[in-house]
Amino acid sequence: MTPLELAPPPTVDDAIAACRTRIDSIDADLLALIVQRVECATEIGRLKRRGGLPVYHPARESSIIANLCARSHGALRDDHVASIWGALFSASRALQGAPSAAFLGPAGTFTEAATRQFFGDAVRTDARETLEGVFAALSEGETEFAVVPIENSTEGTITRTVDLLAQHAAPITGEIEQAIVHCLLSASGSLEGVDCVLAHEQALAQCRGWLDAHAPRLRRIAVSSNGAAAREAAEHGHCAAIAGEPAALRYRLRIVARAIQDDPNNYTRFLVLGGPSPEPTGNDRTSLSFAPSDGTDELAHLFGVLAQRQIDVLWLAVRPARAAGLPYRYFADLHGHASDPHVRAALDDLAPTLSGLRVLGAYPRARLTDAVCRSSSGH
Ligand SMILES: O=C(O)C(=O)C[C@]1(C(=O)O)C=C[C@@H](O)C=C1
Repeated sequence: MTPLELAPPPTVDDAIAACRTRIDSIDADLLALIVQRVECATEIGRLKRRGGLPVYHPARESSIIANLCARSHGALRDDHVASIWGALFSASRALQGAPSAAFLGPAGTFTEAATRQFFGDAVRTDARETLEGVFAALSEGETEFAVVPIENSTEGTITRTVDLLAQHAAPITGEIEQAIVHCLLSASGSLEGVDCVLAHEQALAQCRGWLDAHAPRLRRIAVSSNGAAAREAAEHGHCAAIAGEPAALRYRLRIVARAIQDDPNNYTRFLVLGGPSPEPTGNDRTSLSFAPSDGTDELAHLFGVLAQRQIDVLWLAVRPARAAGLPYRYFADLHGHASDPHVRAALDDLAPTLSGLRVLGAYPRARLTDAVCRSSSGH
């Protein structure tokens, strides 16, 4: 082509292709900005939950749209601005509405089932490998809520949870009770070629009698959770696992024996940590911790005050205080809400005399419903 020859004008197709290339690039920029916007809205959602504020803020949405319409100087129709930003608000609200909850994972643990029971299936679950990891996720603001097991009807208090409650300032805002039906699972559905059984130490203890009677030759190996046990058994055919049916489905294991827990009424209570403090419901629990420096007198005073006000103690745990001069830290759940007048009065009586008194939370009591009893949901 000589310098005098002009390039042919672009065809319509070429011009559209060029505009589309530009749109693709603008969309990529918009997406990056929308992702940033969504992150801000998610953070606002966390703050709202902490402050007990509603997700939907219509006045704020109207003011954003009015500002944008004014700024677009007619380049975009007002109803288009409203519908485009309406879609963004709806995405924000959907994200804010689904709370996030950390639990002792991996997927398939009884704690996950308890989390879904409490928050519903829309919950954004965050599986952590250890209880320490669950507490850390909450205290570092990586999750709004956490669900941890606190006691089992066969094996008693989960002491690691209690120690972590003492270390972290995580507010207790709810509880869940779940019937625990343990199954023995293996890849083949039988114990042929199987030489060991993996489970959380609590599950091994809850099934001790059954294992002694029916599978005494299996080596018992404690792992971090029943979900982890099922995951390992799926990878190693010589291992069986103790876990619930959801874990069997999740890791494609087969059930060798169902309901192998020694107590048919085996259940676990879980705590919900994080979020705003619930209002009194008339059937609540208040969780306290204290570390008496003068053990006998302070304890006598505590029980005297509770008896006088007719407040039942629902649960009591004692752990080493791990502090110089303080041998033990006590944890007690009282029947009633910290803001009920008789509980408030008891706490006011106790505060000056009970060393290190802390209210860990006041929240509605869980009820082990029939539906829950039928479910196969532990750790
Ligand atoms: O500003 C808030 O309160 C938000 O939650 C953010 C946002 C938004 O996406 O801009 C989302 C939902 C509310 O209804 C209002 C606005």
